[in-house]
Amino acid sequence: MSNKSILVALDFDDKHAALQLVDQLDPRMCRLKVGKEMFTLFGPEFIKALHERDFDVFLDLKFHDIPNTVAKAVTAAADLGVWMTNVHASGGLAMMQAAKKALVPYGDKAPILIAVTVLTSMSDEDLKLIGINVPAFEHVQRLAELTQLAGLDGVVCSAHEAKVLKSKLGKEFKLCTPGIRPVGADKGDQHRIMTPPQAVEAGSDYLVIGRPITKADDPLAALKAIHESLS
Ligand SMILES: O=C(O)c1cc(=O)[nH]c(=O)n1[C@@H]1O[C@H](COP(=O)(O)O)[C@@H](O)[C@H]1O
Repeated sequence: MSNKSILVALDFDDKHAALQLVDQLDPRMCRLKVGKEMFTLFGPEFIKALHERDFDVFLDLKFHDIPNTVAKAVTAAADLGVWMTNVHASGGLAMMQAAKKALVPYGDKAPILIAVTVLTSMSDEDLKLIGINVPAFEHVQRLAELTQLAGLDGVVCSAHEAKVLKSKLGKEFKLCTPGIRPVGADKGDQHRIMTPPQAVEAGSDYLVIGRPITKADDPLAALKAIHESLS
């Protein structure tokens, strides 16, 4: 696993607090994930501020719309020069294919494109309420297979699903896993967690880690400790 496989989730409502944290981190030791809250508040300018500091950015906006709209949104993300972006696999095969096709003109400058399967906050009961009568684990596999069929680079899933997905879909298909907690870290609202070494052992390619780093007294030390646990 490369040094930059840890994706630090920036979930802040204050740009200055976020940049203060970012300035304590090292772009050779992690990448940054910007989601809906920060992008809605601070927009492309915030992404530029992170790029100016040499960080690769995962723009986590989880697009889910008609194929034409998602293709245009993904094009806009590519124009921002982000390293990775994502869509919801539930948007369907045609939507994912349109998103992938939109990135063809960018060649090797295109962002990595992955799809969210089932959010780690969704239970089997929640799925039933939206008409999905199979266990979450089965639905994740179905959506991951569809994502691969559409030609995307990988999926967001729980580390608990990584082992099966890796063996079914191959080592080139990237698995990006939130819900990661170093030993002793506060679980917060995450339920199904794994430690960084467990997640890597299960087959995760990218570990999304937020509060255990962003809320640490010394964020760089927390990041380094995670790297050490993986070496
Ligand atoms: O897409 C995500 O990043 C995501 C998907 C998911 O199923 N579960 C999940 O927790 N996340 C995100 O992963 C990050 C986890 O942050 P911490 O719980 O603070 O480590 C947050 O930014 C979540 O929004």
